[in-house]
Amino acid sequence: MDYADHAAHHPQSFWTRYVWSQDHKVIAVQYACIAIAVGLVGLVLSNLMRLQLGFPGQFEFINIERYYQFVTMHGMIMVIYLLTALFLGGFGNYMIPLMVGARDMVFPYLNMLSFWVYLLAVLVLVASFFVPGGPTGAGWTLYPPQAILPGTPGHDWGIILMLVSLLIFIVATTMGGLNYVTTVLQARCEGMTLLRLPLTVWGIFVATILALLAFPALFVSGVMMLLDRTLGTSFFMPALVSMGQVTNYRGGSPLLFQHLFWFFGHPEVYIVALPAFGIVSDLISVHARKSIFGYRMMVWAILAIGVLSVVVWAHHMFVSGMNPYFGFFFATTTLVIAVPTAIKVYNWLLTLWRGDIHLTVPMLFALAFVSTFVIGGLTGLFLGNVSVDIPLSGTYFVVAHFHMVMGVAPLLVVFGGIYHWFPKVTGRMLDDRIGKLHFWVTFLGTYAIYFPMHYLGVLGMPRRYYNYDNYQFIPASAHVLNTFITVAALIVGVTQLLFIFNLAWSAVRGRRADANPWRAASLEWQTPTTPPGHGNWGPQLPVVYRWAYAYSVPGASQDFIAQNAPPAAGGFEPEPGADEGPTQGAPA
Ligand code: HEM
Ligand code: HEM
Ligand SMILES: [Cu+2]
Repeated sequence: MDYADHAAHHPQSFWTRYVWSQDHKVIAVQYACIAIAVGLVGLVLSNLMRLQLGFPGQFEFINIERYYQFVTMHGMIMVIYLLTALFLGGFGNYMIPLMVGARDMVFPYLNMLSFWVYLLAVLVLVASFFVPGGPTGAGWTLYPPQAILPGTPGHDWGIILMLVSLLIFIVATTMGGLNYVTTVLQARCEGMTLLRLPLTVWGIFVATILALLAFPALFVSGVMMLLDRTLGTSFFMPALVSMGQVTNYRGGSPLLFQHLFWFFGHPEVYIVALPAFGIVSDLISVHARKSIFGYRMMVWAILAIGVLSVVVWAHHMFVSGMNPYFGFFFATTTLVIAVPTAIKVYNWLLTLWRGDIHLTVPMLFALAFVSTFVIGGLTGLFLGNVSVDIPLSGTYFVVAHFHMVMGVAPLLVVFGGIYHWFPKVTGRMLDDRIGKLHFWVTFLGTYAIYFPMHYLGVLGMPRRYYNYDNYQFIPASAHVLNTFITVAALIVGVTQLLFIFNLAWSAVRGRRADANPWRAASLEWQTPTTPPGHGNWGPQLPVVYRWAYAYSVPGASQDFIAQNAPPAAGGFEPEPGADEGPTQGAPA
């Protein structure tokens, strides 16, 4: 399709341009705004839980039922509706066409539908706060039989809306995902080989494939649980007595649900982590003015992690009474993932090594990611060993592990990515001083919140408890720590409002940005206008001559060479097998 066709393919009134838009950039911003809005709900819920844990009983409206509803909604919102939607629908939508040199996604109409269906999923989810009985309190893992039995908060309407919302979300993700995969495979501009794609695209690409493979497991288990709940089938329900009543269920398997859930749930954590890996690689390379160390190894590591992540799910079920040989198998596969993951960490460090490190706000967030991710990954290694996991499972050690590695770390990348690409999206810079304040409070606050949680976990403090008074094995010092954690969490929570303010204020009043303020080499910064217009590239699609990491090339006139600069500028990717030193590049 040529440029004229593209610009003319649908009329450009206010409504079609900003609301029913088929432009990937507008859809990305729509996705991001909704994800951030619902993420704020998740944040408020977390602070409410912390209020109860830090000051037990002092806030009467946080009763036991509500506490469980908060835990559940917080977990689900953060994992699915914030992080998954933001990385794929937000970053994926914005970056893929610009980074691969395409005018738009391959199926723009489907892309638009994906956003509106996602919005519907969010509305159904939020609606569950307002139905009789409130949202479900089953925990984000939604384990049956308790998820649908009386006694669990929200067992009447809440669980139904939760399942329906998840099903709708999966439809939206599938529509988006087909687009992202097809666009990466089919719409790359001339010269953009797969091994010239920025790692951001690789991360999002593999994460999307994982999503397309893993979400169906959640979809079918959601449908089956919905049938169990509404029609009285017994897919997951054994014969049991509930509240003194013999139920009509018989013969179903709760363990089957656990397998299906984690067959989705574990890849899900990498659906969030892989885009973060990709983005952070690019941030580090740009802000350290160095080519990424071991590009090919990084791509292989992303692929290897993607493949391995579908054969480790039962490490979440070590305490479910499985055959010890299975435990052995899943412990082994789980620990093997540490190898490609560690390769990535080493390569980030080697990229930084002797780089010209600019401590810009995006770079600070990227470095913070490496730090929190390493800490969270290390505790994962403990949990991956069956014999260590059994006493720690179900304690705050696990809560600390997954908040470090999946809560905080990817969120830091989200922040870094937004500070980095905001000028591309809006043509204005985010305020630097607010950014630094936001960074330091969030980063240090993270450690203040989660470090003590590891210790509480080792003490044996169980997760998903409303109250820890009157347990003899929990010493008084734990209560002091809980109060401390709560205060830190409140401070971090409030600080996020600074970030929201920065987004809103800078979008209107921020300093005007150059077209390429970070002097980055990748294609998204080389558009003829900033922010890019409809169709991205003007009349002529770009032609790519080199990889996205031509920084500090000796003899070059600038310290970066854009991917689409004419071949005479040099800075080509290293030959396969060549030593990928920092200054490698073919002679001009
Ligand atoms: C080498 C790396 C890792 C290992 C060995 C590992 C291992 C484990 C194990 C064994 C558990 C189960 C603990 C239990 O419930 O008893 C667990 C929980 C969890 N992990 Fe990891 N993990 C690793 C990395 C990650 C990463 C990168 C993420 C996300 C980005 C992640 C997210 C989670 C989540 C969300 C849970 C808890 C889910 C829940 O029960 O609510 N983990 N991890
Ligand atoms: C300031 C930030 C945050 C705070 C203070 C916080 C706090 C909490 C608390 C207190 C719990 C419940 C512990 C329990 O009773 O078992 C929890 C659970 C959880 N959080 Fe967070 N959280 C934060 C951010 C995040 C983020 C960004 C994620 C994204 C992945 C996340 C994912 C989860 C999950 C999956 C659960 C488990 C829910 C369940 O057990 O069903 N949290 N969080
Ligand atoms: Cu896992």
